[in-house]
Amino acid sequence: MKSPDPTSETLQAAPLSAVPAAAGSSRTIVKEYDFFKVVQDYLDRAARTINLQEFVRTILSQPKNELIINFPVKMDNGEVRLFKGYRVQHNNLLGPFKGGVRYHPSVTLDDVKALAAMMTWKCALMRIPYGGGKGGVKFDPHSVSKGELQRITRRFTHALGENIGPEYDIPAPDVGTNSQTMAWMMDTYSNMVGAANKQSVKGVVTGKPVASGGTLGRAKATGQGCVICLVEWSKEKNFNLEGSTMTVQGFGNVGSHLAVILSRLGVSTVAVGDHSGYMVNPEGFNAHKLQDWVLAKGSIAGYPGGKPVTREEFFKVKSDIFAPCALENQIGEAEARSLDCKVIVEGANGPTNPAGEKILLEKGIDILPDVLANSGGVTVSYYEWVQNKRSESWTEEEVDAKLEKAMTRAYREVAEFARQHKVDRRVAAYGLALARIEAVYKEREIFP
Ligand SMILES: NC(=O)C1=CN([C@@H]2O[C@H](COP(=O)(O)OP(=O)(O)OC[C@H]3O[C@@H](n4cnc5c(N)ncnc54)[C@H](OP(=O)(O)O)[C@@H]3O)[C@@H](O)[C@H]2O)C=CC1
Ligand SMILES: O=C(O)CCC(=O)C(=O)O
Repeated sequence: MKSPDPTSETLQAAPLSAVPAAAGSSRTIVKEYDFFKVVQDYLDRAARTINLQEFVRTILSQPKNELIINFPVKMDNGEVRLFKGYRVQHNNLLGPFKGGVRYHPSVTLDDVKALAAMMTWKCALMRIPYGGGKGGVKFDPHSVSKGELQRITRRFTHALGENIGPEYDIPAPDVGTNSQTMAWMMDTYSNMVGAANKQSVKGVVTGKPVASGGTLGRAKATGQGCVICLVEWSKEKNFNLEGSTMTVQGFGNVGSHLAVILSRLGVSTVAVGDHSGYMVNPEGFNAHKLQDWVLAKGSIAGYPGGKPVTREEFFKVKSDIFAPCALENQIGEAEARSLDCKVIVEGANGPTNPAGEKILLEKGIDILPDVLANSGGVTVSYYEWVQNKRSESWTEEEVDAKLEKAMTRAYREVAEFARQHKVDRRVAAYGLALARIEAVYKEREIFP
């Protein structure tokens, strides 16, 4: 593991200057939110709930490794720019570090630490043999050409070198990255490390295109996992999903698949938003067409089927389900007061801040927390990795059936834990995950 440069967090990555952040636009980068502290606080709350042994809490309170890399890339205009990349490896007690790679202008080391820790809880909760990790590069992927994007990805992968690997740390897509990014990462890693054995190292990343060793069902898996949770929630609450309405913030991988799959269950999406703006359609958007539009145009901007609204108006739209599927810290006090819904399904990681959460719970709005609701992605990533190891190709039906079983079990375990311990579902999800991790630390008697 290369040692992190403790000073480099204060250095501005060169591309930041090229990130156009129009005043007041959703891309304006203001960092006041201590996401990692929030995750640490939830860890402490859950630790108290289950009486977690202090040495386990201590180990889990910080990541095992934090890697910061400044790497140069030649841009289309011939200029060489320095990019700042991160890989945080939180814990690998249960298996290799696992988690996505984010490309976004707001990425910071602390955010990546928070996201990496959440991967540890998520994998333990889902009973998949992985620990937690996360990566990111601080730049706006919308602001570079496809060729530049490829060079940034290959340079970053090269710089990561043997800090990733199919039995050590396995990246996957997150915000701003996708299956194409994973194909480039796999190819670069294979050329670098696999070259000695003259073979492709497919298992070094998941979320690959299917033809390059990806699995059927991964692209939609995170949205689908949210849907499975909502179906369970609707049974628990005797709520009829058919004919109900949803508001979605973020119409990328997670949000768009969630809307498309829910539309098949009769749920209509009445409000959507992404970095380009927000729009409503009381009759319901055609989720398929909107997904195709975003894939072709890069955002919801200009989609003919909706009326533009402000962000404030968007959060006031009355709908049964609110699905934050963009970034962390989107639902604070003001948003929580505005929201008029029955349930929040957290497709995104950390979308609700603690002040917002307090208000939502007081208002009686159910929250299906991120580490449960969006764990379908990493669960199907695990299925992809198993298929790569065994040189198998499972059908989409097999993948879907396994995911449904795993998510349903996790949903019910979280609900039961929350009832038994009289805690909210987020603390319950953390508590279950921590108890599983603690059991292994105890069995291994690491401090005899
Ligand atoms: N991909 C996966 O499998 C998993 C993802 N997640 C989480 O889900 C969330 C979304 O990830 P994913 O769908 O993969 O990412 P994508 O990049 O595919 O989509 C992100 C969406 O959020 C929008 N967005 C970004 N910034 C803002 C903003 N400031 N305000 C409003 N909308 C914004 C994006 O708009 P635009 O594209 O126009 O910038 C885009 O619509 C993240 O929190 C991620 O960590 C969790 C588990 C797995
Ligand atoms: O599929 C994966 O391995 C990681 C998904 C991810 O980054 C997440 O769940 O936040």
